[in-house]
Formats: sequence, C-alpha cells, structure tokens
Amino acid sequence: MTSQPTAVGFIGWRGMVGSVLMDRLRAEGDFAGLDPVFFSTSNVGGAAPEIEGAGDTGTLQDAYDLDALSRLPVIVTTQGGDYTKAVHGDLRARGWDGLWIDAASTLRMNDNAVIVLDPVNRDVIDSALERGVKDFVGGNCTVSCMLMGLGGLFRNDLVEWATSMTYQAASGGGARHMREVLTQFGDLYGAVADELADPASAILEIDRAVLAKQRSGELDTTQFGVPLSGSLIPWIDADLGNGQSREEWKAQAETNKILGRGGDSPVPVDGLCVRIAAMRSHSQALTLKLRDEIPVAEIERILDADNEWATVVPNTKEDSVRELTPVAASGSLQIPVGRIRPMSMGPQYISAFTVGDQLLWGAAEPVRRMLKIATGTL
Ligand SMILES: NC(=O)C1=CN([C@@H]2O[C@H](COP(=O)(O)OP(=O)(O)OC[C@H]3O[C@@H](n4cnc5c(N)ncnc54)[C@H](OP(=O)(O)O)[C@@H]3O)[C@@H](O)[C@H]2O)C=CC1
Ligand SMILES: N[C@@H](CC(=O)OP(=O)(O)O)C(=O)O
Repeated sequence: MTSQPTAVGFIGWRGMVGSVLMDRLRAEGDFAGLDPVFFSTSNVGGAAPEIEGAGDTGTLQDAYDLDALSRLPVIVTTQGGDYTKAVHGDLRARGWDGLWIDAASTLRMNDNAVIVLDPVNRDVIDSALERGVKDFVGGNCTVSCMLMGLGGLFRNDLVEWATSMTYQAASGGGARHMREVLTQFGDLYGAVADELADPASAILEIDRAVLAKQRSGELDTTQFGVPLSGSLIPWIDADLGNGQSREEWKAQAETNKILGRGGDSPVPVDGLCVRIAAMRSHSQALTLKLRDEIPVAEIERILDADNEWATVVPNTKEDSVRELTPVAASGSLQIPVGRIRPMSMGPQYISAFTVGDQLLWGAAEPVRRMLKIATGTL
C-alpha cells in the first residue's frame, strides 16, 4: 500500500533562504512523498514553481488566507518574522494544530517551541514531538554553525564556558545587503581605478581617495546604514540597552535551548558579533574553557566524530588559509573547524575558529531536515 503524500504549505519559497531550501529539497529528492502547496504574499494566483515528479503545483495561494493554511497538516515558512507574527498566533487561536516549521527568530524562545538542529539535538526534537509540541524553529545562523562545528565538545558537556567573536557575512541581513556590499566595492574601485592601473601611483594617495569616498556620503548605505565594504560594523541586530546586542544575547540563550539544558545550569556563551563584507559564510573565533585538560588530538577526534559535517582542519598556516575561510566554506554543508590549540592562559583554555555557510546550516538545512523528521523520512 502506498501512503498518501503529506500536504505541506510553503511560504517564503522564492526569498533567499527559501530558494536555498528549494534547491536542497530538489537536490535531495524530498518532494517525493509531499504534496506541496505554494503561497505568496505578493503574487496570489501566479504560477507556482514546477517541481519534477510533483504533478501540477497549480497557482500561488494567499499566504494570509487562514482557511487555506489551516487545511494543511504542515506549514514551512522562510518568509520572515513579520509574517510569523501576522499569521501564526491567529492560526493557533482558531485551533489549527498542524506542525509549524519556521526559519524566523520570532517563536524561537517560546516555551512551546523547539529550536531545530537535529545533528546536535535530535533527542530534544524527538521528545518534543512525542509530547505534542507543534512549533519547530531553525536557530540563529551563527549559533547553528557554531554548534555544527563544535557540537562534540558541547554535547559531551566538556565546555565550562565559551566566548565567540564573530565575523558575519552580508547575507545575514538579506539579499539587498549583499548587493549593497558589492555596489560599495564597485564604487570604491571606481574612485581609484586610474591610480590603481598606474603602478607608479602612491598607495597612500589611493588609500586617501578610498577613505574620502567612504566618508563622502556618496556610497549607497541604505541597508547597513554605514559603509561596510573596506570596513566593518561591530553591532548586529537590536541594542538590548545593557551594552549587549540581540545577536550576542542569542549565543547563550539559543545554544543552551538547542542543547536542552535547563535554565538553571546554562553554559555561559558570550562575545562580540561583527559584520564584515564577506558574502554568505559566517566565521567565528572561539575561546573555550574546558572542564578538564584534554589533549588537542582528543579534542580533534571528538569534534570530527560528532557529526558527518564537522571537519577538523589541521592547525597549520597552509591548511588554515586554504580551508578555513568563507570562500572555502560557501556553498558547502561541511563546517570546517580549526585553529585548535591550548592558549597561554592555561591548558584548559582552547582556541578554535569555525566557518559555515549561513544560508545552509545557518538557515535552510535545519528547516529542510525538520520537514523530513516531521514526515517520517529522517
Ligand atoms: N537571511 C538570513 O541569513 C537568514 C534569514 N532567516 C529568516 O528568513 C527570513 C527570510 O529571509 P530572506 O530569505 O533573506 O528574505 P528575502 O527578502 O530574500 O525573502 C522574503 C520574501 O520577500 C518577498 N520578495 C519580495 N521581492 C522579492 C524578490 N525580488 N525576490 C525574492 N523574494 C522577494 C518574497 O515573498 P513573496 O513571494 O510572498 O512576495 C520572499 O519570500 C528572514 O526574515 C529571517 O526571519 C533566518 C536565518 C538566516
Ligand atoms: N541576524 C543574522 C541573520 C538572522 O536572520 O538571524 P536570526 O534568524 O537570528 O534573526 C545575521 O544578521 O547574520
């Protein structure tokens, strides 16, 4: 007997995160066994995307039509937090008890929501499903990428505390932010192109011209507010008013929630979150205080063995510059983790550096895998 395909509503499928999700669903053949229903907030009645093997996907439904949404047993949204706020509460209020799988941060810290990152917390997800939990939310990109790389140490309760200093890519802001960074680079190049073409020109003159352009107010800074290309921005997300940014707050709150650690014994995780002009991979430099002294070779073994995507990079200059960069990590599910060594503060203090594609493990992949868990195929 063949089982009926599960009807799944997709909202946000044509956005940046949604497009990565669609690519991964197609690449893994995940639409087999699904009856996808596509929604739009802007093009109701337009053609739904074609899915090989899924038959006629029809036209786009209204993403705010609660009747249409409530007929579905599973909804997957990568549309963003405003959409979640506008729809989720009303759907639940009218008694809808389907599974809501979301990439936005809105519901993450709710008591009745689970943050999904199944290579790290499959046990937490499974026990939540058994308890009847219905809201499953992908984690913050930086936290998810960090736990994919360093999960072995956290899951084995070997970490007393950690700091994470981040180097976050433009894509974390969205597609327009990525465009802005490239446009700024182009404008900066344009300001000094003639001088650059002349090998005899003075580099300090070029530097002065670049800085003048950055400070001129002529660069498009609509998305980031200040120039990012050739600079950095040491603040991401809201100001919590206590000196900490919301992005920094998520590190401890989400890490501990993902690990299923109760509120009374969280592993302290804190640091500074910084935006840099990388495209789509977030990097982070960590200091870990381990509970015990553990030889580096053993730490590397634990990290490598934890999941199939964490990949230890030997702590040599050659390997680090080749494999431990946004350029190397982008477009890949592998999470390289390297620069592992005891620090001068003592043998229990370990440094590490990890990089992850924030649109894959940082956004789309945990959501895709949660859909498979929900439909019994993972
Ligand atoms: N960017 C990131 O790194 C991460 C994002 N997230 C979450 O995912 C949410 C969505 O992020 P992201 O995908 O970057 O947002 P996008 O802006 O790329 O897409 C969101 C929606 O915008 C609408 N849209 C309007 N114009 C266009 C266009 N030209 N091309 C594509 N879509 C368009 C689409 O809705 P419609 O089809 O209905 O018009 C689309 O679903 C975020 O708000 C956040 O909550 C989570 C983790 C990381
Ligand atoms: N805030 C992240 C991206 C993101 O969407 O995070 P969150 O899902 O926690 O809002 C960044 O800017 O890099």
